[in-house]
Amino acid sequence: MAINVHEIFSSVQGEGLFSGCRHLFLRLSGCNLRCMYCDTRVSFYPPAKASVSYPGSSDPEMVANPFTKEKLFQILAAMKPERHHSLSITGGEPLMQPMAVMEAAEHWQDNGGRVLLETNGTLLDAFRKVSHAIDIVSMDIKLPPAVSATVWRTQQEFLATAAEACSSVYVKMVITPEVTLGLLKDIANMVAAVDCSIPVILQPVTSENGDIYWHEMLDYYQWELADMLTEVRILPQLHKLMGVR
Ligand SMILES: Nc1nc2[nH]cc(C(=O)O)c2c(=O)[nH]1
Ligand code: SF4
Ligand SMILES: [Mg+2]
Repeated sequence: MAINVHEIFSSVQGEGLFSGCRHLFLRLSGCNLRCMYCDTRVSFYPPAKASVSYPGSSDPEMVANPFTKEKLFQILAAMKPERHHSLSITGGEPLMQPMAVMEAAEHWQDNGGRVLLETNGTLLDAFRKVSHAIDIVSMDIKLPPAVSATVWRTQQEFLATAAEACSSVYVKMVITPEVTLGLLKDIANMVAAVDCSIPVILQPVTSENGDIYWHEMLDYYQWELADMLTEVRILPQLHKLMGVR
């Protein structure tokens, strides 16, 4: 089986409910969307060689794509699952390569680790193939024009499937200047129809140099959404503030 990897590195989780925990990031290549604010466009296509950074070593190992399953397993085993809160499988959109997600996740769990999937929640059939090996789902809800409103129906079903199959599920939304209260309420209603206790994280878009876009209405949006959802958090991207990967 061919696995296209963009990079593997250990860092502080900078997004979502587990911000601040040490995660091993497995960034797979490929994405089915093209969001305007995407900060990982480089992961759309596989590089000839992926960089693999071992904690404590300043020199990344450059590994040719595609990876074999055996090579990936060898790297994961060397990364010390016991020292990480989770393996974060990200992208791009990791579910573009469901078999790669499944192999990595099962292997990490067999070694005693937890697995977090960062996903845009649009590839439901692929998710069904791997959900048994995922502990935590972090689902991004994209706004039009990145996705049309019909995609939200798929995302709602995705969320319901994840809530049933996985021990923890949360939703993230990147807050750009275009975001309105009407749009956020539509999304809050969509999430609440699955389960109003699913945490929703409003993530102000943060530039690589750590500049945070503080939407002037963000505080009010959180107040309003509390009418529909029990847990709405505002969290900027911690890794960018810290200046780490
Ligand atoms: N530190 C750190 N945390 C992250 N959480 C989600 C990330 C992503 O790119 O999906 C990411 C990332 O790229 N770096
Ligand atoms: S889904 Fe994620 S990786 Fe894909 S284009 Fe959107 S932000 Fe970028
Ligand atoms: Mg990122």
